Order: sequence, then structure tokens, then C-alpha cells
Amino acid sequence: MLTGEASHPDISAGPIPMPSAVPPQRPSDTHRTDTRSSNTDAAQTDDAQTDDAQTDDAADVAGSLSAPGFFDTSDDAIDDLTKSDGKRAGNPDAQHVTQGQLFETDPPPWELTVDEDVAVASVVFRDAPYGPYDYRIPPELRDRLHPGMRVHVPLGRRKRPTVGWCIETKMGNKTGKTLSDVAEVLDDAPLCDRPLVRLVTWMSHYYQSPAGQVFDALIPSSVRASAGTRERTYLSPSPASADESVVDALPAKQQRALRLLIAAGKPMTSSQLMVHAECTAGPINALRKKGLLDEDTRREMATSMPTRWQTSDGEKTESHELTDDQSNALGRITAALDSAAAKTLLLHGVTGSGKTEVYIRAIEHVVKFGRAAIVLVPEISLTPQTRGRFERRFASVAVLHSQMTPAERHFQWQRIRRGEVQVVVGPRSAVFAPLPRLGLIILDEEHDGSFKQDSQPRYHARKVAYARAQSLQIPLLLGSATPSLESWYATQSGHAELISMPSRVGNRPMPDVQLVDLRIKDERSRGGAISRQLHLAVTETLREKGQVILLLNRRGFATTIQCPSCGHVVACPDCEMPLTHHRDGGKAVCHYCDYTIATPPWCPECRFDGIRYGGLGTQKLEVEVKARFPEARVARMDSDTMRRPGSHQKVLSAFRSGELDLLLGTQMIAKGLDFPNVLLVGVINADAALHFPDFRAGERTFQLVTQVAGRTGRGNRGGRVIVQTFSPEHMAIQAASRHDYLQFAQAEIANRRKFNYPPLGSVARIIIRGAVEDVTEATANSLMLRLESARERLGAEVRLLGPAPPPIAKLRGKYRFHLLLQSLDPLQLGATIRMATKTFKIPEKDDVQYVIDIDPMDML
Ligand SMILES: Nc1ncnc2c1ncn2[C@@H]1O[C@H](COP(=O)(O)OP(=O)(O)OP(=O)(O)O)[C@@H](O)[C@H]1O
Ligand SMILES: [Zn+2]
Ligand SMILES: [Zn+2]
Repeated sequence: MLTGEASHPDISAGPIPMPSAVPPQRPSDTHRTDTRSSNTDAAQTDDAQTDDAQTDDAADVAGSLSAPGFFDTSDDAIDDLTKSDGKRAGNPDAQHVTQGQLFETDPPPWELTVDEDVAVASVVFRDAPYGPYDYRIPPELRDRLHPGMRVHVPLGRRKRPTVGWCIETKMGNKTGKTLSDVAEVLDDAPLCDRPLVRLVTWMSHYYQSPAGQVFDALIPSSVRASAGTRERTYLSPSPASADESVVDALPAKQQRALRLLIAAGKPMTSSQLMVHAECTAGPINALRKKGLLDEDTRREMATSMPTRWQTSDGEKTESHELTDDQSNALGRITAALDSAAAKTLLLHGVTGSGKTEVYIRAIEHVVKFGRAAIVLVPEISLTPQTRGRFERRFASVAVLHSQMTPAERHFQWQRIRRGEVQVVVGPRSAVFAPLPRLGLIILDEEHDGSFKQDSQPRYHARKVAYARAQSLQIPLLLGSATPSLESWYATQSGHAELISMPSRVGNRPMPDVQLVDLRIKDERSRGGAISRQLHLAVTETLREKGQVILLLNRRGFATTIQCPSCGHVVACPDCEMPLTHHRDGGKAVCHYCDYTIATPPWCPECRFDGIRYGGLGTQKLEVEVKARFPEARVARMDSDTMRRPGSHQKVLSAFRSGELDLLLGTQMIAKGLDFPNVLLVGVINADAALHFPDFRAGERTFQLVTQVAGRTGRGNRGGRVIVQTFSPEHMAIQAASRHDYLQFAQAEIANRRKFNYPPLGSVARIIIRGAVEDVTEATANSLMLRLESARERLGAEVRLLGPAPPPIAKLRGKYRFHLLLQSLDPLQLGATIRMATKTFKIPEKDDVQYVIDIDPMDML
């Protein structure tokens, strides 16, 4: 039984298990949002803080909230997140023992004096990586300040008060020092509840990102800035107007307005009064000047929110009778819900097996008990189709998406927080939706790369969802036809429960996949991208009035612009990567930084007239398709054609209604689409991503090919797939062609085991960037030395690689180097980085920054 609040342990009660320090003395005002730079080491303070760096570092490592790895860690780590950790917090001389006695600490060498009568707030900041720092709460602020509110406090030598977030209030100053006072409380009510505050501190620790930045990711800026509210000035009669003789001496229009306002008995805005008194602003302003009106300015919620989304794309309301696979899956999910345990479930259902219906039924079960659910989807799947499916089945759905205005975002956030919403559907940031009675978190297409944020804090929504579900003791449901190896491995190691849906709804067969070997000359088409076989298949499909999807995962027209005479390749001056030629507008564009120039008509090096466009992008494919199949109605979908809000849904509904015959595009056409009349899917070049210098290259290729192949055979007319490749024998492509996830997963796990790559071990990456190449490299080298010595001091088993230039060795004018860390134990890995960077300083003149990326999803 899913019961009420009581069955969910209250994790909000206890203090946050992170050590506190006094405010730093040498802070920095010049911190950049996404990076640690030269002098940001705010925790670098006086006396005991640095006297014995080893004790201090180790205490920090151990006393902090341990970072749970994704499934692959001991339950102790999770306990840290779920339990109020009273025995640790504020008791720095306790013996902190984590895995394998690794971080046992000596008692600190100084005596502590505890002042029990002082009310203390622990505060974290945006640009101070360490902390929290303790401040005294003056008596007049004691009742007003709660965790989750912002405060103004003095920080180091800064002249102006700094904004910080209060994460804990407590009695007793245990720092042994005199604390500075909280200067001001900035919010009337907490911006997030205790469990979310705890999630922030966990994320800050695990991702090694300042907690203030994590708060910024958690709370929409419009909420922080209280956008969506507006100031309105209300008018009421002033005391002077009580004198009848004064009122009578007025011009007629002014009299009428004033009498009306007195009669109304409640304040009005001047525009309301103008309507009622049928006058212009003139008489009202005159009354103001005479002091006959009192003004009161208030901030109010703007009430009605316009929405720019259409809700339906013509699909009928559906409530299917469940297939056997679906009922079995639902049964196991409801069992998990009823057990009120923090179970992780992986729903592995082949494409078209009806996973969405299972999600909806599971949420119905949650809603029945007065609870709510979050459904995370890849941003690109936030189509009206997905949205409609949820909106038709639940009374109150909040859909979050990136094209919302700040006011809309604010409005939805408030609704969610007030408990008015049953289901939140949104991309990765929706994992933070402040639902007061959350009962289930779902990640659809859980393997999708968009769940990882590529700016600070570099979190993965799956891991954050896992942490949030654990802390609330609720189930986490992951769903995919091509699960990430992380989630798959969790089912093999007993950390997650596997639920399989091996067949399609209605027992439809999986589509036939045919591989075309592009190494064989006869298979390639002369001067084109479409092989003979694919050409034939498209022709047949169009003749049968079926629809076609063609996947090419590269936008633009030509991917290199090269001089055949001297060999010069036109490249980005800031990134040194080849520019891509875009035919619309004749532009050459850098796909890494958007640097754009007019495509040069001759070679900029040798002036040779006859520069060549090599490589294939979607624009060139579109030209070829239109030439080969002139009668077909074709649309292209990639991030160039889909810039305008709504263009995505426009093309998809045209395709659904049969106004288009052929859809070509990048991976955005590979996901989630459910169109029964698609009889053919063509993959133009399956190896495009296969030979990337990234251990996930095979996994990505398998996922992409399997997912796009899954777009066909979803109706009663069958479907087939043609995959063009230069590597037909590659395991990922072989497995995808047979729809054999298991074969792929087993072979790939074996590959990863050789190097302890995730999911077997953990990886972190540190990117160092700067304007001067050798200074940047020298910084990378000295950071490496620090990592080596931290590893030694901790006795941590961590492999260190680098520094080396990554594939993108220069980006936006900055040289880049990276370091890779690898370990079987995420705790040791995190601790090594923490110790190495804690006191790492880069001289300001070097202008070098570094970024820590825990569990990186790409190595570029
Ligand atoms: N029990 C059912 N009976 C009939 N049709 C169903 C049933 N369940 C789902 N469907 C329909 O089957 C189609 C496929 O379902 P859905 O899109 O949920 O599959 P999926 O597993 O999410 O696939 P993919 O991973 O490819 O996105 C949809 O059109 C859906 O309406
Ligand atoms: Zn040339
Ligand atoms: Zn560039």
C-alpha cells in the first residue's frame, strides 16, 4: 500500500552532514560561473584550516556527505543521503570511517569551545566552492530565517554583502571563533523544502560544484527574481478626503472619481478607477497631487498565463487494454510503489512495446493515493504528441520545456509547489520540480544524452533522480528500448529490478534490417549518398504510398571545405575545427562555437578558383533526395530548420497527416516518433559516430540505429530498415540489425571490463583551458602532480591519464587540455579530486581556468 506521509521517513529533520568552516578571509570577486579560476579558493583561510592540510582535507572528505555512485556503491553512501546524520555533523573529532577505512581521520589537534546560546546559520555561495560557512543569526532574524532562503552576509574582504543560501539553522557555535552576523534575510519563504536542500548539498559534493550554483540550477531564475509577478499601485482615499468640504470643492470629474473610490470601499488601481469613473488619467493625477489619494504599491502574481503550445495533434484519447507484457510490467511497478521503498526499476521494452501506456497507468496508481509524479523526457521528445498523451489522462499536468517564457516558468513552478499538479513532464531540469508529495520519478528514454547537463553543475538527471528517489524512499522507473549500460549493469548486479517487454503491441514483428556494405564499390552510388538498394526501396515505398525516414546525423551541406590545389582546409580560427558549408546563405559555420563567415569562393591560401565541398550533411542529402525522387514531398529536420518555436511540431503533424512522404534529418527524427505509415527507414551512414575517440561510441551507434529502426513497422503494413555502413561486421551494428540488445550489452560490458570503464568503474575528467598554449599545458601538468600526490596521501586506487589535448584542442579561442581519472570506487575518485583542487591556485595573470566533469558523457 502506498500510504500517506507517515510511511516516508522524514529526512528533513536532521542537520546537513557537511562540515562548517568560518567565512573565508581571502575570497575572490572574479569567479567565473562555469569554471574554477586562479584565485577562487575561498576556503583557503587562516590557522587550523591550512596548518595541517592533510588532517583538514581528510576530515572534509570523510565528514562530508558521501557521494553515492549510481547503484554501484555501498548502501552506506545512500544512508548518508537518507538519514539525518546527527552523529557526524558538527562533531569534527568523531572518527569518520567510510569505505575500507580509507579516510579515517585523526582527532583535530585543537580544542573546541562550544557556545551553545548562539543561533547559527550555515550558508553556501555561488562562487565559493567550499563551505558551508557559519554565521550568527541575530535575535531579530531568528524567526524569519529558514533553510532554503537567501541571505545577505559579509564574505571575506568584500565590501558589499554577498548573497548566500542558508542550508541549515542550528543552535550552538562549534567553530571556536566569533561568527559574523547574517545581515539580512532576502526571502519571505523558503524557495525549496528540506529534502531539496539536502539534494543540493549532495549534488554540490558529488559534482564538486559550488552549492550556490546548484541552487541556481534548481530554482528557475524567474522564481529567484520573482518574475511573473508585477508591481501594481493601488489607490485609496486619503484621510484628507474624509473632509466633505474638500471633496465638494473639486472639479466635477475629480469629484466623481473620488466619490466612486470612497463608495467602493476597497482600493483600486488607477486603470480600474478610470474605467469605473469613465475618466482619463488627468483627474486621477490631479487628486493624487492634492494629496487626496493614498498609494500602495504591491507585488502580485500575474494570473492568467498565455501558452504558446497547441495541445493536440489530432490523436484520439486512448486507454488501451493492456497487453500481457504491459500488465506484468505494471504489476511489478505497482508492487514497488506499494512497498513504499526506494526501488529502481528498469523497464526494457523494445521499440513500440507500449512503454508510455505503462508509465501512465503507474502514475494513475500514484495519483490515486494523492501523490504526484515526475516524467523526464529528452527535450526533443517534448512533442505535442507526448504532451497530449499525458494531458488527456490527468486532470492537472505541468509541462516544462525550454521555450517557456520566464513568466510561464514561474507560474508553473508556483502551481507545482502549491501541490496543484499531479504530473510534471519535462526535460532534465524537471527532476527538481518542487512537488510537495512526490511518489514516483520516471525517466523515459533513460539512455538519452540530453539528461546530462554540459555546463556547471554538470549533473546527470538519472543520477539526481536516483538520489532524490532514495532520499524520499520512492521508486525510480527507468524506461528504454536501448538502456544505458549503467542501468543495465545495475540490473545485473542486483541494484535495480529488470522488467522486460520483449514484443511489440499487437504482436507486430520487429522490422527487417538489411545492411549495405559501402566498401563494395557496386553498392555505393556514384557521386551520391544513397545506395542502389536504398534508392530502390525508397521508390517502392513511395509507390505503395508508404512514408520514409532517412537518418543522417550531420547537419549542414558539406562538412569540409578544402582546396584541391594546395590542400588547405577552411577552419575556425577559434577552434581550429573544419568549418561546415551551409548552402542557405552560403555560410561556412563552426559547429563548435557558431563562428560564421561567407563561404570563400576561392582558396584563401593560394587563391585557387575551384574550392571543393567534401563530406556529407543533411542539406546535401536533401538536394540529392529531391533530385532522385522529384515527386516526393520532402521535409528536413535538423537544428537548422527547427530553430523557430513550433517548427518541430509543424513538420511532425504534417508527416502524421500524410502531407509529407519523406522525412530526413539528424537524430532528432530517431526518437519516440510513432507513425504507423512509416514503411521504410534508411540510415545513410551508420559509422558516423562509431570511430569517435570515446568509449561510448559503440553504445551510441547501437542506440541510434536501434532507435531509428524502431520508427518503422508500427502499423499493420510492416516495415523495413536499410543501414548503410563501412563496418557491417562491427558488433554494435550487427546487434542493432538483429534488435539484439542482450548480445550488445554482454559484449560491450566485456569490452568495458578490460579498462574498468563505466559502468564497471567511474570516470571523471578535468578540462583546463587558457589563452596561451604552454601556460595552459603547464597548469595542466601541475594539476596532474597534485592529483598524483593526493592519490598517494589517500592511498586511493585511481588511474590518472594525461594531460593531453582532447579531440577539440582549441575552443572559442582557448587552448584545451584534459586529465582523466578512473577508479572502481567513485568515492576515492571524488576524494582525490577534492584534495588536489582544494588548495590549487592558478596565478591570475595566467588566465587559466579548469572545469571538473564527474561522470562525463563525452570526451571531446
Ligand atoms: N495495450 C495497447 N493496445 C493497443 N495499442 C497500444 C497499447 N499500448 C500502447 N499502444 C499503442 O502502441 C503504440 C506504441 O506505444 P509507445 O509509443 O508507448 O511505445 P514505446 O514503447 O514508447 O516505443 P518507443 O520506445 O519506440 O518510443 C502507440 O501508438 C500506442 O498508442
Ligand atoms: Zn589552395
Ligand atoms: Zn569555432
